[in-house]
Amino acid sequence: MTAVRSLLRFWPDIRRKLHVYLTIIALTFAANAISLLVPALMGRIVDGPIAEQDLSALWLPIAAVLGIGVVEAVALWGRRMIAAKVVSQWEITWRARIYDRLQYLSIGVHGSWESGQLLSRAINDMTQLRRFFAFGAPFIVSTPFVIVTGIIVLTVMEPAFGLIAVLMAIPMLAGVIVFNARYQRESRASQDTMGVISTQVEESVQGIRVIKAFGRAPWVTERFEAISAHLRAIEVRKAYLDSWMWAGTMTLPRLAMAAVIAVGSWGVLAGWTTVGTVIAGVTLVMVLRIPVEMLGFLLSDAIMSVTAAARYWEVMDTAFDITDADGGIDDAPPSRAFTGVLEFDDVAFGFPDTDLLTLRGVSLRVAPGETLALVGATGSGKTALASLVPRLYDVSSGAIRIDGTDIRELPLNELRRLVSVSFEEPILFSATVADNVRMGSPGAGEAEVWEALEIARAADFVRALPAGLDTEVGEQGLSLSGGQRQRLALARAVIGRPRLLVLDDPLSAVDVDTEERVQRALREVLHASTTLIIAHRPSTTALADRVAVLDDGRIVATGTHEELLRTSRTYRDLMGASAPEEVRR
Ligand SMILES: Nc1ncnc2c1ncn2[C@@H]1O[C@H](COP(=O)(O)OP(=O)(O)OP(=O)(O)O)[C@@H](O)[C@H]1O
Repeated sequence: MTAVRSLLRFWPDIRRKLHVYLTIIALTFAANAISLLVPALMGRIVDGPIAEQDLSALWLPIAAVLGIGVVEAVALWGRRMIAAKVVSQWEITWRARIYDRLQYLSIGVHGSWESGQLLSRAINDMTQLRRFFAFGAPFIVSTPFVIVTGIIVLTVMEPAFGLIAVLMAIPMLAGVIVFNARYQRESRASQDTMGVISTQVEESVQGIRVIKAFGRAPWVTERFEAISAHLRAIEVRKAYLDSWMWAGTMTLPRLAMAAVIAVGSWGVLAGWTTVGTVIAGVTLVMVLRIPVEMLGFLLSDAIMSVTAAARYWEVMDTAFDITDADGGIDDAPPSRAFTGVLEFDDVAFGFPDTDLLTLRGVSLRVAPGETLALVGATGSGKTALASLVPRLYDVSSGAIRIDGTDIRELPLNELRRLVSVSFEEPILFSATVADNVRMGSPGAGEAEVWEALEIARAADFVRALPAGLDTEVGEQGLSLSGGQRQRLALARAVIGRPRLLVLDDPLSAVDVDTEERVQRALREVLHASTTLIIAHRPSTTALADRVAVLDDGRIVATGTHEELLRTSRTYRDLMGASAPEEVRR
């Protein structure tokens, strides 16, 4: 029942189009129910014009049969025409909602789901729901009425025939209950496994270079075959259940038909019924066979849709854990002026899926316009620390403040306008160079884009691209080198001259000379921006106003590059690792 509730939760959308949807159901019912009249007409023909050999009385019932056929066809045509528009609108609305929700869920939540699961929910499950609401749902609502109407007509025609139909319905109902429980389990397993398959396809497409370079095609193929075999096993079990259900829904109407023929023939001989009534009864059972047989298919389709709906609501019900202070997320909060003091006050942080603390007792103050370089061994928590500033994650304890205000008190979108970020792994979207850079400051003019590209030392290579700023990059466009992509991502971070700049090793893939030129440009042009930069090379840390050394989640030293070279062994060790490069310079 809880499962069915997930389908009923679409009620507010359905209610808005209720008059249209009721028309769809009424047309479905009409198309199916009207054919129940044909057997009664058949009986009349046998007992009337045929028995009385009066052919002139034949044309009326035959015209009626023809009319019934026309009504049936028109109703089915109308149902489809109306359903297509309404239901495809629901599909895109629900898909848009799930997409929208995904944009607002935190990185922690995204991390806890496989991307393929989200993909299959947004695509396959929504398609399943569209098909169900267009076809399955109107039929599943109208079919029981058609069957009950048929049984009533049969009973009116001949009570003994009605009793036969009712007796057949009992095992049918029992079968449905058993089938329903088992099919639900298999359906969930099947749709979840589709999610895993999506993840594997996505991973292998994204990682195709690694797979090829390491000659690991057989390994990924094997992995894919294993999960496909798992899906196959589930689908086979589903098909077995389907087969039993279908065999049942096909056998029972035939049993009913045999019983009606037997009881009817006896009735004709005993004189309590007529040949026409028996023919009408048999024909009616034959007509009723179609909706009864459809029940099996409708039921499995409904269960898959219930599962799809449950998977949809799981995403939609996931709470936003990183929000504005009032629990919502304001898309357009007002902008205020900040001077840009960034302060970490006894910050501790652990990733959501572990009990371990990645950062402990971190206290730092970065003054407006100051550049603080953060250094530390790999895995020491630098990226974690940087992620806390735009609230990709929230601190576990302590606080981060901007101009004295806890960042959790600032509207999320105001904070993210205030803080610009560039990551080591630069992500470009399938769009032009200009649009990729403008993501950092929507509405920025061409001059601002060029200025940002100049700061990131990307202007020269962008000018050399086939269509300059309008060159398509990202997955569907031109391939850029790692260093080029990093510089575009940096341009995206610096456009609009943000008050606070968080740069997570933004130039790890560019040469030392370019890195130094970018660093100088950042200092000159963005002298008012407070900058936190994760760095590995002495060339970067030497240019920073101050350096903080992170060791196993704690700040162990702060000072200028020269001071730390003198006083911090950890710092010397870290820089020593880069010394050969500096010597080469
Ligand atoms: N999503 C996550 N869940 C749990 N632990 C994580 C997660 N991401 C990172 N970690 C762990 O947190 C620790 C700090 O990671 P972080 O990425 O901050 O290190 P880093 O100093 O930036 O390293 P690097 O210089 O290699 O980029 C590491 O031990 C890492 O394995």
